Amino acid sequence: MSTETLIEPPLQDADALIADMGGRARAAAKIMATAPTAKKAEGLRAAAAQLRGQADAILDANARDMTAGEANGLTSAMLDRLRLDAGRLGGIADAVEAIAALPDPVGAEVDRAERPNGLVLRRVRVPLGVIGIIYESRPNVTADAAALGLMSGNAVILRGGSEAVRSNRAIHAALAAGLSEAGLPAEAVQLVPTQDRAAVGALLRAQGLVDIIIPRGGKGLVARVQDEARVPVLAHLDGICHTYIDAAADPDTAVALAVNAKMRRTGICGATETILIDRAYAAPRAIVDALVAAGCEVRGDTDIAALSPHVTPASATDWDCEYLDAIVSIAAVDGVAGALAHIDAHSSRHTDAIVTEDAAAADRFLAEVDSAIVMHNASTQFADGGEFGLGAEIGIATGRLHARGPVALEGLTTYKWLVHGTGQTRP
Ligand SMILES: NC(=O)C1=CN([C@@H]2O[C@H](COP(=O)(O)OP(=O)(O)OC[C@H]3O[C@@H](n4cnc5c(N)ncnc54)[C@H](OP(=O)(O)O)[C@@H]3O)[C@@H](O)[C@H]2O)C=CC1
Ligand SMILES: N[C@@H](CCC(=O)OP(=O)(O)O)C(=O)O
Repeated sequence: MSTETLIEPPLQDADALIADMGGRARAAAKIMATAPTAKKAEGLRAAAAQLRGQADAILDANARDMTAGEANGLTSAMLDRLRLDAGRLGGIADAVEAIAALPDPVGAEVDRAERPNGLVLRRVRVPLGVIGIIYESRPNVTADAAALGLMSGNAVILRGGSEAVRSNRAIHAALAAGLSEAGLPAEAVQLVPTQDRAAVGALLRAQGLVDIIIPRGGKGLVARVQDEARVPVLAHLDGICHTYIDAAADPDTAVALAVNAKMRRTGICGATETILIDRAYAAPRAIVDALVAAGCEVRGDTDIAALSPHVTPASATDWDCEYLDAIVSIAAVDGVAGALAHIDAHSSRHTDAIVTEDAAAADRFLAEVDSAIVMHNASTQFADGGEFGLGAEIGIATGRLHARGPVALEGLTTYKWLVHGTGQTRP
């Protein structure tokens, strides 16, 4: 199969490229920050119409990405994330319109207080400014991230995965055309014009030009961000998620949640990768059997391997592995304390869950697990902005600061204090 070569301008100076983009984004961010809600919504609706109007060009670009991806041996899961068709593209345009209809967080009052001297203090939401987003090869993220960023009054600089480069360029062209048509600056949504990873490094270093970076990806990206970031980071990183089956778990619930948390969609960051089973739980074999019957490869410690000939021995690296596939590691632990110790050592702080009918065990787990999302008797696959009622998500924040868990419009804002006086002077 022949694949076309991707033509890119040679990257001479990554820092100069990002400085230029950042300067233009900052100017656009000033306009977006005070754009009325109706204007931003008009821009997004125009962008959605452009996505529909330019469907042929976008689908053609995506077909070229798919051809290259197949030739390069992408897995079926990656190809599925990359692939667009008329229905999926329609869904992307629908999502942009849905974001346009969400309540505008900008200007919303977070709280208000009146001091004894009569000063009125208000905290109101304001945009973050210029947001750089580095994300995987999934073209819908280009539109979702842009729409969320713009509706919350920001400018965005997008750097998508290389396998989706043609699709992203076509989608970006439609979004920019929509903004211009509505009289908003097209520079408020920019796509890094090169896949050279030097530009990622420059984005991570762009202090003063970029206000925050959202890296959305796995281990390679994590390492680079940890080494190089000088700009504040809202990390949306890997999901090594756990489901702990407590001694007091209802057996039917335990089987249903273990299978759903692992197998509903194995490739998403909220999929459970490790199941922990209390040594005092009565029916561990049923969990293993249900996973095997669902087509899952089970890797277990010695206790779990003794339960079934279908279990292969887990190695030390399994407990830190994000399979994103139909593979699970299972360990036996001693009660909630054992689960907490394992999670503390191996969780990526994305989402962890306990299955139990014991309220005290659940309370302890919810209080002591330090992850962005902690669940009781629910599947970790619910880690999703849509499922949380936020309308959409830019992803799941896995760090500890600013925003945790699903990030949508509110998570893309900060606040400022507005102080209203009547001439008070400080004694
Ligand atoms: N928490 C969340 O919300 C989400 C997390 N994820 C996580 O993402 C991962 C799956 O996506 P995957 O495609 O593997 O992600 P990758 O981490 O491979 O790629 C994501 C982006 O990061 C870039 N990148 C990766 N490594 C480097 C590097 N060393 N230097 C510069 N840029 C880099 C990629 O660029 P390039 O194209 O050049 O490879 C791509 O744009 C999983 O770990 C999953 O959990 C996914 C979605 C949401
Ligand atoms: N939160 C989203 C999944 C986000 C995600 O993991 O994306 P990806 O890894 O690109 O498939 C969901 O639950 O559908």
